[in-house]
Parts: sequence; C-alpha cells; structure tokens
Amino acid sequence: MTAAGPHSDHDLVLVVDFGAQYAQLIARRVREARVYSEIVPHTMPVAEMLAREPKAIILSGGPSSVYADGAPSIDPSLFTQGTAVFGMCYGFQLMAQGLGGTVAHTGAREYGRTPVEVSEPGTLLADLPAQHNVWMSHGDSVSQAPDGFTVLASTATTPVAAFEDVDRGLAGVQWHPEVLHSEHGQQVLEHFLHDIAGCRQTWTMLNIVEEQVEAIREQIGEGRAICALSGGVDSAVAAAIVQRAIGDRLTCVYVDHGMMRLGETEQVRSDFEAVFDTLDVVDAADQFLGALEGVVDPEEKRKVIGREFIRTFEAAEVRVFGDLDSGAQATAYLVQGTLYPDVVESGGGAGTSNIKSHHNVGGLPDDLAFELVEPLRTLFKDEVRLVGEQLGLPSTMVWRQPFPGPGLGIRIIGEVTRERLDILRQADAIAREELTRAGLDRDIWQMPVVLLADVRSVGVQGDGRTYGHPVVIRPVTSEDAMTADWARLPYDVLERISTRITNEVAEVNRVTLDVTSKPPGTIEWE
Ligand SMILES: Nc1ncnc2c1ncn2[C@@H]1O[C@H](COP(=O)(O)OP(=O)(O)OP(=O)(O)O)[C@@H](O)[C@H]1O
Ligand SMILES: O=c1[nH]c(=O)c2[nH+]cn([C@@H]3O[C@H](COP(=O)(O)O)[C@@H](O)[C@H]3O)c2[nH]1
Ligand SMILES: NC(=O)CC[C@H](N)C(=O)O
Ligand SMILES: [Mg+2]
Repeated sequence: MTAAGPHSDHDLVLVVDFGAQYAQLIARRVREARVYSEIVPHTMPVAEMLAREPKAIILSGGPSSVYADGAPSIDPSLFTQGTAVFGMCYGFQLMAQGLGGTVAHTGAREYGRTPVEVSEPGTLLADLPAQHNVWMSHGDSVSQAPDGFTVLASTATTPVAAFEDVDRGLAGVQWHPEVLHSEHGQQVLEHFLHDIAGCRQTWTMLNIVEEQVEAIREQIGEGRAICALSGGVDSAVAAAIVQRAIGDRLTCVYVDHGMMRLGETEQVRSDFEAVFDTLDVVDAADQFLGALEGVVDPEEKRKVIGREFIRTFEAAEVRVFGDLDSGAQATAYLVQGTLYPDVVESGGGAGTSNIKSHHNVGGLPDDLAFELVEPLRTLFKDEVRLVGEQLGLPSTMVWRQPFPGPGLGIRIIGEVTRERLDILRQADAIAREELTRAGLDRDIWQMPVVLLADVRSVGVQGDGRTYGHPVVIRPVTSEDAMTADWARLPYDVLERISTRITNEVAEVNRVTLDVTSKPPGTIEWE
C-alpha cells in the first residue's frame, strides 16, 4: 500500500479509535469535509500511523478515564512530530495529559445538550456564536490546559472545554462535534481540517469513480470478472464502475437463494437487464435451504450462507468463462458491493469487535478461490448513493432500501424452512406495500419484518381460538446503518399493516413493533 492507502492522491486523516461509540461517524464527517479518512485502532504504534503519512490525526472519545490503570493511551511523541492532531472528549483529555496539563474526575458530569461559552474563538471556533449548544458525554475534565495552549471555551462546570495551539497544529474539544446535536460541529471539524491541519479538499465522488476505474483496469488487466449482483444499490454501483473499467468482460450473477422477498427475482431481472449487458440469474434455493437445514445459530447461518454464495459463484464462473484450470485465465475475479460498515462490523475494521459476520466479509469461506474486486470497500452508503447518481443509474436503484444478502434467512428466528419463508414473504410484502402507499419509502431507512418462528401465542379470530406466530416490524431511520433509531411511523399506517397481516396471513395472529434504537439493538434481529 502507498502512503495514503487505497486513495493515494488524497490527504489522509486517521481517526484513532479509543472505543468510541462514534468513530465511524467521525470518519464520515471528515469525508463530508472533503478529506479522505480511515479508522485505526489505538493499539497501532505511533510509528506505524506516521508511516502512512497522514496529514492529520483525530483522537476519538472513549469510555475509559485517561488516568486509570490500563486505560488506552497514546505515545505522547505523537504530539511533537509536526502532524496536526485533534482530540475529541477522551482524545482531548489524552492530549492534555500527554503534554503536561491535568485531567481529573471533578465530579462535574455533563451528558447531552450543554451550553458552551466561547471566550476566545481562535482558529478552531472562528465565526461561531459566543453561546451555543453542544453534545457532551463525560465525567472527567481537563482542569489545566498544557503550556502553550489557548483555552477557547468553557461550560458552567467545565472551565477548559476547548483549546488549541495552532503553531504546533494541535487542538481539541471536550464535546462531540461529530454528532448532529452539536451545533456548528461540522464547522469546528472543518476549521481543524482545513485551517489548522491544511488538508486539501479533494475527496469528491467524481474522483472516486475515475480512480476506481483506473485501479480496476490495473487489477483485472485483460481478464474477465463476475459481479455478485443482488438488486441492491451497493452491488449495482460496484457493477457499473467495473463495467466502465472492463466493459463486456464483466458478467453479473444474481443468486435466488430461496430467501428473497415476494416478486424480487422478477423485479431485479427486469430492472437490471435494462442497465447491464449480461445478467445470469441462478436458482439456488435447493442448495441453500438444504445447507441450512437444522441451523438455528445466527452466526452459523451467516457462515453457511456466505459459503454457499461462494460455491454458487464458483459454479457460475465455470459456466460463464469455462474451467479456470483450462488456462483461459489465471485468476478468477469476483466483484462485490462491500461497503466500509460491512468491513467494520465484521471485525475487519480497525480495533472493532465482531458484531456479526456480514456474509460478504466475515462469512466468506477460508478456501476462497476468487480475488475480490471491491471498489466501494472504503465508502459509506450515502457516498455510494452519490456515486450512483454520478453514474446516472436510475433513482429507483440508487434509493432502494437496503436488503441483507442472507435475505429473509436472518429474519426467521429459528430454523429456516420453506413454509416459514412463505409466511414471512407474505407478511413482508404487505408491510412494504403499506409503507410505499403511505409515501414513506424515502423517510425510512429500511423496515425488516421478523418471524418469531418458534414462538406461538393464543389469539381469537372469527370467534375461534388461534395459536399462531408473532411477527415483529422494525422500521428504522439511519444515516449509514452504523447507528439507527426506531422510526415513529404514523399509527394509522401501523394499524393498516397489523390488520392486513393478521387478516391475510393465516399463520400470523399477532403483530408487534420493535422500538429499540441501535445501539443497543442491531437493525436485523440476527
Ligand atoms: N442475491 C444475491 N446475489 C448475488 N450477490 C449478492 C446477493 N445478495 C448479496 N450479494 C452480494 O453481497 C454484497 C453485499 O450485500 P448487501 O446487501 O450489503 O449489498 P447490496 O445488496 O448491493 O446493497 P444493499 O445493502 O442496499 O442491499 C452485494 O453487494 C453483492 O455483491
Ligand atoms: O449484505 C448484507 N449481509 C449481511 O450479512 C448483513 N447483515 C446485516 N446487513 C445489513 O446491514 C445493515 C446493518 O445491519 P445490523 O444493524 O443488523 O448489523 C442493515 O442495513 C442490514 O440489513 C447485511 N447486509
Ligand atoms: N465520551 C468520552 O470520550 C468520555 C471520556 C471519559 N471517559 C470521561 O468520562 O470523561
Ligand atoms: Mg442487499
């Protein structure tokens, strides 16, 4: 890898993750400031960080106390290497401590919306109102700023809430400028990136397409590739980029694994044949459902599905291009629409734990015979949608709600069977139809319907007793699926969904609503 990794023409900002809830959000906000960013774990040695020649480094928040035994730390030499550093919350406290200031548990805890008073705007807080509200979440405070720093702001209980030493390129804030609840948060971040660190604003979606087309031409050369095309926006955009790079040497393969939604395969076929030259539709329901027999553990389901996907692509590769051993081509290339959050959540990102194995990352088999082509691997979904618009893809494709690769399989709690899939497919179709009818498709990020297949409850319908299954509907709003909130759907829409599902799907006698945000819940139940 070159200095700046996959995007070497751009200034790089490293976000050092100290166990923050919001490290991904920080990385996104940096990119919104048109500067490329990546997340790295706090365990990465400073020398290794600097070897990547970052233009700036951001230290995230984190749950520990900087003065506690064994608390995650950072070698203070980082602050004297000439690389600009910005600390947020825990990162702010680390910077203070590392440079000779003091951090203490003052008893002054601040959580949530907090008014700050800007006493001296300096460069970091230039043009901000003297009083505004920010989002705080801390129990420790910087009681004394290190020598050479100017204190810029305070709150009622925190005398040192922001500081900077512009000559050394160092700055920090006690609050969380990355969350939307912090007024002017993006402006603060941009003052640091553009005015203190001097990062160039080159990260635009137009660049990405051109760079990726170049990189893919280099990777695949004169070879051929297949693209795992799901009907979702990620793989559609990935396919469109690769098609630009290698033209008709790309074949798209859509797998119907028997866990797709009602009418989905027909719809994908008709939508995509209009845009992509070749679409190979594979009916692999028997294969997948056979492999899933008796499997109830969510991670095992994901691993089985990931493995069967790859087996299906291997078979498709042979069918499309001939046996690789015949010498037609040395390497088999598989294009996937993998995004940065898939990588991060599968534990492939920096310093993050494995929450669930996305079938296309953590769920891949060890004996993978393909070389992967993943042009979107460093992007967030909103960036992918911009790229899709840039490429001129139809807006129905670009704005389609996400649907997970393992499909309805991870929305049946319990074993996946054909009967259960049929029940869930009907309930899901009704819920989606009503959401569309209410004109809410663009307001809702996605709305899984989950079948609690091993649970039964007593009901009454037509004066008779029923003993059926509950379904859960889980409408959420989100910016990038890394965090989400439960969507406040209007009661009349919920009522229509509930009435229709219990009337029209015989096996379901109860509809429940999931009102959990992420965290602590994830969007999918498995
Ligand atoms: N049924 C399928 N057939 C072929 N490839 C698939 C299928 N489902 C998923 N994939 C592959 O796995 C990748 C990850 O799936 P994922 O659902 O995250 O992305 P997507 O379907 O392209 O977009 P979205 O997240 O909006 O649904 C896809 O980009 C695609 O390459
Ligand atoms: O392609 C995918 N393969 C998977 O294995 C997978 N698991 C979850 N998802 C989707 O990812 C987003 C975040 O989901 P969670 O909050 O459940 O982790 C949501 O948009 C989920 O629908 C997946 N997509
Ligand atoms: N959100 C944070 O980074 C908190 C930092 C530290 N744990 C505190 O309580 O002050
Ligand atoms: Mg999908």
